[in-house]
Amino acid sequence: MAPQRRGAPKAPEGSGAAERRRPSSTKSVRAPREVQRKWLRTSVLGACAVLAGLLLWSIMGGDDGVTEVLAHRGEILPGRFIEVPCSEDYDSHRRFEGCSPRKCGRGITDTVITRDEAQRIRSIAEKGLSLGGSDGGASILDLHSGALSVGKHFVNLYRYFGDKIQTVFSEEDFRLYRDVRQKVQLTIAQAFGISVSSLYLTKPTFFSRINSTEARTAHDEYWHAHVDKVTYGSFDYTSLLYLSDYLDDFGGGRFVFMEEGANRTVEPRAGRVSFFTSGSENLHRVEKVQWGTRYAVTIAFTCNPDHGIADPVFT
Ligand SMILES: O=C(O)CCC(=O)C(=O)O
Ligand SMILES: [Fe+2]
Repeated sequence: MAPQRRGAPKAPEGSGAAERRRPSSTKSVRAPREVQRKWLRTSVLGACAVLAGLLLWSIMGGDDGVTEVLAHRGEILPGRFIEVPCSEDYDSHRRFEGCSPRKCGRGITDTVITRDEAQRIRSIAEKGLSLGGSDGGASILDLHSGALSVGKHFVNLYRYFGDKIQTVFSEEDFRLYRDVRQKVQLTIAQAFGISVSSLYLTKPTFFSRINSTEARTAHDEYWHAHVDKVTYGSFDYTSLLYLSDYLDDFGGGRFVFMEEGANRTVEPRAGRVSFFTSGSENLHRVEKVQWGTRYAVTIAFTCNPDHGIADPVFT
């Protein structure tokens, strides 16, 4: 009937009102369902893409920028060496040709020190550090100088305990330390193409024990980015022997080489030796330990015989 048709106002094409007014048309029912399905599919795919992106971002190190793992906790590396251009840091120090870095870089090996040796070295650290320990999260024990963290300070272990120290450490402990030092020294010399006899052990050389307790003094703040040659002066080659396992014994606490646009991490693993030239080509930091206890020993070498020290001895 014409008057009725005339009386019905025409809704604009595609509007909700128009859709609602076409219930009897099968074509018009199918169209919004298809649109809905398409939207659903697009939304699910979109959500998946966002999730995958987030996952990738967190794996790559989140807001730290791109992170590459140089040494995974699970792999056993016979040796990995990455050469990097030397910084100019060595120019402001006396040069010792055939030793002072001309070739710079970083290396990691899991086959120079055995897990058993790492375990035995760790028990030296445990014994010594059980005599003291920092109130904050980072304690050190320096077998050479005798420095031991106690509370908010350091004591000289040898002076404090006198002869009793012989009931704590054994001759075997010091022998083991020396053997490990020698093997690490040889590894560094080979990697950098220098003579093993041109390297001298230098100070400080120390065990570290880190947990997640809040820092109490600046000495507990181990996580700051630094350059060893600046921090310690005499270092030319730094080595770290890890004595516990990332994610088994502690969380956080990965070692990070910091570079523009990319961070490179070393995941600690008992027996893993990480070594590198000590200048600013190897700016680094340690992530905060989130749980558990992380043990390591820092053993460094200098090319300057005047800065050399003897191995710690049992007296
Ligand atoms: O324990 C580590 O992984 C690094 C320690 C360190 O950077 C240092 O002793 O200078
Ligand atoms: Fe360092």
